[in-house]
Amino acid sequence: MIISDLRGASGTRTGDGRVLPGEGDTADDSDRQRRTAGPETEVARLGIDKDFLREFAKLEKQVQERVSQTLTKFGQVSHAGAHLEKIANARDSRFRSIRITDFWRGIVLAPDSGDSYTLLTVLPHDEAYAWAKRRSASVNAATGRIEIRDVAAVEDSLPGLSRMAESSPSRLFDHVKDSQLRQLGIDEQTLVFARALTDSTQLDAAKSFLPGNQWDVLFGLAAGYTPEQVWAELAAEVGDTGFDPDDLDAAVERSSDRVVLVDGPEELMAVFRHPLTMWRIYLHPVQRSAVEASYNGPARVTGGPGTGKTVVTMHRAHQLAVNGSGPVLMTTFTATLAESLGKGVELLVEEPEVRERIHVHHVDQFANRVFREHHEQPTILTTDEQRQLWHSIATELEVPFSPDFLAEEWRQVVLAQRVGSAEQYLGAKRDGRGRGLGSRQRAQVWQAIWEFESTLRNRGVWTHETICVEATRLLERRTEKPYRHVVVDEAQDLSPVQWRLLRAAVPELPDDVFLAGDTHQRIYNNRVSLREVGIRVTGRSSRLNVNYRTTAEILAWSLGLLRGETIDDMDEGLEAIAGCRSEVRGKHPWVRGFPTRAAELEQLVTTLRGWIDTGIAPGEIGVAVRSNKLVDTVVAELGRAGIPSVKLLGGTVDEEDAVAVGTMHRMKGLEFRCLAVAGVTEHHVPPASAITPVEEDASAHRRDTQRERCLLFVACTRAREQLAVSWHGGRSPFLHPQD
Ligand SMILES: Nc1ncnc2c1ncn2[C@@H]1O[C@H](COP(=O)(O)OP(=O)(O)OP(=O)(O)O)[C@@H](O)[C@H]1O
Repeated sequence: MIISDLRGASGTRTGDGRVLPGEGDTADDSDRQRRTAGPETEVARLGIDKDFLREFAKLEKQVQERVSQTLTKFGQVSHAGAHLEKIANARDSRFRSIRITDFWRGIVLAPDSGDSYTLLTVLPHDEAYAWAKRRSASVNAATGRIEIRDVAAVEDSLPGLSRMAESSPSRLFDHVKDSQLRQLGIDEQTLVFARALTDSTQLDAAKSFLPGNQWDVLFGLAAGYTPEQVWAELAAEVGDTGFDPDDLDAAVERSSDRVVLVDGPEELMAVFRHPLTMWRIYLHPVQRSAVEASYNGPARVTGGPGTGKTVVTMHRAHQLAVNGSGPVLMTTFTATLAESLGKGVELLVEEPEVRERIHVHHVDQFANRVFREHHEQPTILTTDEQRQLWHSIATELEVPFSPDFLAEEWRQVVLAQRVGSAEQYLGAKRDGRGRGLGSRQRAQVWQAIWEFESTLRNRGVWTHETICVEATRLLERRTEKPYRHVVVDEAQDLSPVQWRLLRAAVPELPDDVFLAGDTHQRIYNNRVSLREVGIRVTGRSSRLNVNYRTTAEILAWSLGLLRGETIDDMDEGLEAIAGCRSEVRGKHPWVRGFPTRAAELEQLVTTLRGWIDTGIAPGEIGVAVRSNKLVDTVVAELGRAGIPSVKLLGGTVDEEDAVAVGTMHRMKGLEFRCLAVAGVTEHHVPPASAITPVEEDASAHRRDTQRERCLLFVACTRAREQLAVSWHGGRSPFLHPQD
């Protein structure tokens, strides 16, 4: 997708332009009031610009409260426009100011006629007036949507660009005709500007001041898309043409891409309570089509980090639950991730009867539930107990294989392919297992595995895998499946055994399985071929490319960590991450080594203090490290420095006032405004204990190394605005030598 800001109307309750009811009014009352209202009783309709919502989240609590109060009051009064002040020398005569406090002012777009008002920004008094003097609003000729531009910035930069262009042999848009640009909604001022550009970095720099929709069109053309391709995307979004450039009221109505229209004080408060959860209100067109499509079988969404896969799964579950054809299981790999999915679903789904149709469980929890319907509470062997059992079996049988090798062979070959006999094992595929086994060795391994499974049975004990296998058997016997749909997030980390369980949980019908994942973020050892577990997604896959979380700088640096890795796509092909991009610019990651651990920790404290001093709340900061031991060290160090911190132990963190410190594994599914990834040190990232020695098994060595590299990638892509990466002594081999 090349046009990021043309987010389709979400069809949400906010986009229908209903009036803002007064206190005690019902929406019906106020609808009636509006229809019958003469000029005396006119009630305002309020929109809030999405860019402002991001700013709102950063305002001090007191100012936030005043903004909410002012707007609630504003929406309730008759003649709301009269409560706005004209701005002397405003570039756009339709800009007005509204008093928030003595010091703060809001800038409101107030059309010449009609009663709809859009809050564009809230700033300290002088800055607010300066803001209004630079900008103007217009209606995009192609999309009919509202756009704001910093006219002064366009005018300031044009002479310099024109001078540079004179000595350049070619211009950025030589290949596109004026008429084509106009057809794509480029207006006269932007056209002159575009004609002066000679390279795409100039266009990048103009993102902050050109009208958003027009910048997207230029970005698409500069990226090599033809005008027809750009138009195809635009037209898909527009649906209608022939817009009146002066009808701002109608333009606001069409602009669910940038204006949230609120329905009443409660909705206003809800928007302000979750100002950053824009994903609740609108989706990127590619996200939306994945959510709304009807699939004739299993379907999948892929995409790099922060591209909204989780957001899509939540909307998809909502959509399926609204359709009402049966209960929806929403699931993922770990308890922490399931908990945050549950919270997201709570936030998204307001109708209680729809909410009840969505059950959020992590996959082992679901297996347990099914298991418990037929069995007593199981005794589950810990990882250590399993290792000991493998060890004693290997010793007793005198087989020359390590406990880890045997355990992995059991999981990845025997359980994954449902191997039930020595004969089947002799013929089983062992792709990706590295070390080859002759038939004599296979017989030895099978004997050990048989011994392991018999011991579990005889002792009446279980592992998570055997519970899953048993639950699958129980589900496969049932003609009535417990769910009609299953929606899976972080699909890349589920094992074949878990996939079979989910397959058995729903009947094979349209829209049965929907999964989202990114194999570049696989951080456990599980690999799967979806088709081998009965989930065929071919022809029903879509890919998300726009990253909403991370700045372009952090994303580019993090993608560099994976350069050269070939990674599967879970469907017997390879996954490419090229195309994943962020359109938000920011600081380059700060990457530095230190001679000692003490020096690195001292700098970590300084970095965190620096962030906090610039107004970033401790709860918006995270520290990721590779080991639990280092988590303890960091927490102790922060304690000594007087920086409040909390350990991530599983579950999401709700602590607003403490820096979250956790292992890289625990970072999955979370995001932080500022993130420090510390201890990215040789022999620690990756730790020797996590990597099979190359001489023992070259293929396992490669796989383990890739998994560890992906883990560092996952950690770094949790940062939204700033990323600091550090090490002491030698740097991790995963870092670029130039860092
Ligand atoms: N349409 C959207 N509009 C605004 N923000 C969005 C949109 N979609 C996603 N986001 C935001 O982008 C961030 C990342 O979204 P999400 O966690 O769904 O991505 P993801 O692809 O699942 O990430 P990862 O694979 O890295 O875990 C979140 O903060 C989310 O709110």
